[in-house]
Amino acid sequence: MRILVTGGAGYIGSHTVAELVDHGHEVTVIDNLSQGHRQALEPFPTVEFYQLSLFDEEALTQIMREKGIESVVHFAAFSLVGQSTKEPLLYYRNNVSGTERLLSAMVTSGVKRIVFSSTAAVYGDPSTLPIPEGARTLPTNPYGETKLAIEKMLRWANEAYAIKSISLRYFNAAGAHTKYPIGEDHRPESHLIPLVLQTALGQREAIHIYGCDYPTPDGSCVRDYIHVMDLASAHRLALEWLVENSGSQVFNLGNGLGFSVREVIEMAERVVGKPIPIVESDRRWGDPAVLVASPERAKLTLGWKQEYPELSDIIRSAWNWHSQHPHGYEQE
Ligand SMILES: NC(=O)c1ccc[n+]([C@@H]2O[C@H](COP(=O)([O-])OP(=O)(O)OC[C@H]3O[C@@H](n4cnc5c(N)ncnc54)[C@H](O)[C@@H]3O)[C@@H](O)[C@H]2O)c1
Ligand SMILES: O=c1ccn([C@@H]2O[C@H](COP(=O)(O)OP(=O)(O)O[C@H]3O[C@H](CO)[C@@H](O)[C@H](O)[C@H]3O)[C@@H](O)[C@H]2O)c(=O)[nH]1
Repeated sequence: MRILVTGGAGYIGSHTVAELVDHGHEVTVIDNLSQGHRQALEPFPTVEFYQLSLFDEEALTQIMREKGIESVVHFAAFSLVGQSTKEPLLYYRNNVSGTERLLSAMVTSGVKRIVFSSTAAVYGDPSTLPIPEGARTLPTNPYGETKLAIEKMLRWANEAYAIKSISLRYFNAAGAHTKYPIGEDHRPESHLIPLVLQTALGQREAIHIYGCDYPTPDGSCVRDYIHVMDLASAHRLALEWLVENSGSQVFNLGNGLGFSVREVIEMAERVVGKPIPIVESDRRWGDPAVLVASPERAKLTLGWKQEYPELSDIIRSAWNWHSQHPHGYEQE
């Protein structure tokens, strides 16, 4: 299949590019490198890269036509929850308006399939656990609102233009590739596992535990960590499913298992073989106590199966990346 990946130089995007290339697909990437890294695509010489924004609708249309693009995988977005509460319009512009441009280019060039990066943040404080796709969606921050707005835009694009879509609601993406030298390098980094491992490397004095008084067994927040390579395989399966099926679908992607912040730190200590200093801090605004997915729909419908469900394997793969690339992509 000829596939356009937006945001393919980013963390989850580059791992998905690896999965698609390994399965014989022809991949074109557009990324404005506002966050991503050109080096993340170096292991994939067959991939064509364009440094381009979602807002360049004309260039997008031209690429889709010239390359004969059949499907789009759409990662390009801003995704810092905290920043989104301070600069909501920036998030509406980049995420919602940017997606409108992408969809308009698809309409003009006749591309009929899209897989979209949604998020567990669309649920807000969950009404049931584990969370099924049919649960109430009530985001607690502008980031989640923009992703929910895009899911709705995709439903209408299906009705009006017969653009078929799958929105994948990821829980906590983590880990790094086990074959290619690619991994997580967000700047600034806000995610728990890379911050814990940077602390283990001595780059940070301590890892702050945001909130120790949550109604959870050890008082810290519980999350569902999913290996980035398992996310990547779900995208490939979603693309394949859309060839045979129609409509606008939504799937959770998580392991269905929760780990507390303290449990993640303890597991990281075991993986790296040394203690990691902690500081007990105040809650981070907007964090729900527990987020755990019910991933059954993706398993039953797409035939998705995780290859790396164990937290120890997820953290070990991340540790391999961080210890071998202590400055991320910067040194390469
Ligand atoms: N990391 C997670 O745990 C997580 C969880 C749920 C959902 N998501 C979603 O998954 C997607 C990928 O996340 P990630 O962690 O890989 O983020 P990332 O920042 O590493 O990747 C996003 C990429 O999009 C590019 N980009 C942003 N705006 C663009 C624009 N206007 N035009 C072109 N390129 C643009 C960035 O340069 C970056 O390379 C995002 O949409 C994010 O919201 C991530
Ligand atoms: O230094 C830190 C960083 C994080 N945490 C906690 O660790 C947990 C995980 O945090 P983080 O890695 O920042 O992920 P989330 O805030 O859970 O958000 C991720 O997962 C969401 C879906 O679950 C996605 O919507 C987001 O895009 C993605 O960043 C949370 O309870 C945080 O409070 C700490 O205690 N200390």
